[in-house]
Amino acid sequence: MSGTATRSAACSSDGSSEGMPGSRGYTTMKTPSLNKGLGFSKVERETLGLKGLLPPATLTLGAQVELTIQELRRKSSALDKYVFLQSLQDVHSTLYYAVLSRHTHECMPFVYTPVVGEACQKFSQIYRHTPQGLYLSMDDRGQLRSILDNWPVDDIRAIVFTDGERILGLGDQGVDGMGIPVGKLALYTACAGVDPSHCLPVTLDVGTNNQGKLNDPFYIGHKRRRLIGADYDAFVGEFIEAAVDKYGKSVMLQFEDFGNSNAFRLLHHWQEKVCCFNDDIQGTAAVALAGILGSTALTGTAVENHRFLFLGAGEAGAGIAELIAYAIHIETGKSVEECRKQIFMIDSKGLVCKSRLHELQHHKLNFAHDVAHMPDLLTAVKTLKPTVLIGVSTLAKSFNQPVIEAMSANCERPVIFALSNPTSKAECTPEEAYRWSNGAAVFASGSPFDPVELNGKNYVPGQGNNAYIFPGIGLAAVACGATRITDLDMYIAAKALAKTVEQDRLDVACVYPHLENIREVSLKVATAVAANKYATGQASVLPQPANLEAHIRSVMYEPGY
Ligand SMILES: NC(=O)C1=CN([C@@H]2O[C@H](COP(=O)(O)OP(=O)(O)OC[C@H]3O[C@@H](n4cnc5c(N)ncnc54)[C@H](OP(=O)(O)O)[C@@H]3O)[C@@H](O)[C@H]2O)C=CC1
Ligand SMILES: CC(=O)C(=O)O
Ligand SMILES: [Mg+2]
Repeated sequence: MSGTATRSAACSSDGSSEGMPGSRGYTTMKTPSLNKGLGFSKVERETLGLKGLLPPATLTLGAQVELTIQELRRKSSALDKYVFLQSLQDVHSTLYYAVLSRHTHECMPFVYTPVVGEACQKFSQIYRHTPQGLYLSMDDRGQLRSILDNWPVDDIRAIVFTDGERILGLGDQGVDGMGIPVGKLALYTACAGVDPSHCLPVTLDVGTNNQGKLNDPFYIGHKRRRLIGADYDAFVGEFIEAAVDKYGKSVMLQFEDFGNSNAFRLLHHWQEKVCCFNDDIQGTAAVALAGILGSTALTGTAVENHRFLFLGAGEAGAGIAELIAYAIHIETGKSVEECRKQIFMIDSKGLVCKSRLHELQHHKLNFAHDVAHMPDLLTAVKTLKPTVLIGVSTLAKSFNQPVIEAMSANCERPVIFALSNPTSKAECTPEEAYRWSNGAAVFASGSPFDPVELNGKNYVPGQGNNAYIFPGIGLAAVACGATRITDLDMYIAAKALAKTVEQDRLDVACVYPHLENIREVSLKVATAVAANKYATGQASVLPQPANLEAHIRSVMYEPGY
């Protein structure tokens, strides 16, 4: 992995692009990873044949970052800010990553949740006319391996791929879901320093069941209903095998925003065979567990002494619940089955319980306890008396005043995580959680919210989002050449993340670290996970570096000229 933006596998070392002799300077400026904008020095302008292609001024990268952030602030709509940043990535990627890395807290909402949700809904209208990743269509079955050769870089180490079926809490966006792998991989680089030239966003176009897209004359995907069954599995399998064949056994594949009727089956099938993980099931589990572990400093209650209630029993819900049960098992030595008994889940049909065994999807079965069925959240909060309430339901406003008040009656400091994305789907706002709990709630949300002042006290809602986890997992995988990603890695990542929460964050009831420190946080997560990869014989970069953290830091990409 390279250390600066000036190296790209797509381009030769003198700055000219492969296959385009005689157009050195112009081609350099037109190659996003080589372009420096006004940052080309006088010598470079002479030697690369850039004279005349630029006005005379030279500007440092820092000055260009400053101008860019000012221009971003002048854009009036959130979608315009998204388009502006994407356009920058298309033409001057070093500047794009420098802006994202230096202004992560400010820019993240415009490359990631919530605005990436709106961008996916309108992706066909704002299509960028430039390749941002690979679109692999079901019509291409049998040819996926050769299509990978069309991407200009061969040395790919991290892939985020989606089939667009469950984009955030917005449902099926078909091929317009491409905004998600593009956004997630931007955070690999901005939040963890994974070299962008080694990253590949992929969207599998297997059709869509979104009638709006099917009716839209400008929809850019295939207008047919979703592929299902054995044909679907074979298509996904062909892609994964093609990727491993081309990029090697340590290429890391991140499943993102698949529908839950496929996500669990695909993960179980592939996680023992290739280096992969499902971010919605596993990355989310790690970030939520980290928040619970971090909350102990505020509540005085250790994870094993909580009772948990989930609204939503899908990928995120089941993933978090299983990892919490595992954490309690490690802390107490009780069997995992026993530990699951203090975790309850509600789905669209009410409480998951034994009397519903016949109708439950497989991922809910472990939490179908022998309790009476309860149709609604408030009854469950009053009856089961949870001390932690986690929303992963996409049901906006479901944590209403009676629910938060009932949570407050159960314990002094209820932990309330409204994790559904984007903002419009959040189960409640931080202001509501703090107000209705008289300032006692320990709150986190999946999408960003502003700080709250209540009765003269400041509260900062943490962003309980897998963005605190997946960049560090990716960095670990790339730095040590991981051959597998396991549930144990997620537990280790959660523990590492929980340790990074600064005291000034806890002082304002926040259980996640400053986003401004995210690169250091990701480094800690990556170091812990990579150590586990070496300990379990699942690292292929050998021998193990004597100082793992220093090694990982040395391979982190720093946008610069
Ligand atoms: N903060 C973060 O880092 C992350 C947040 N998320 C967010 O979590 C949300 C859920 O994602 P995911 O778990 O993958 O989605 P799934 O589709 O897998 O699960 C959604 C769950 O919510 C349940 N649900 C839907 N409507 C209701 C309702 N009216 N009452 C009770 N339960 C309901 C569903 O019930 P049923 O099973 O009966 O259909 C299902 O169990 C999304 O908004 C997503 O953006 C996801 C990953 C990471
Ligand atoms: C954050 C994320 O992965 C999701 O909402 O799906
Ligand atoms: Mg997701």
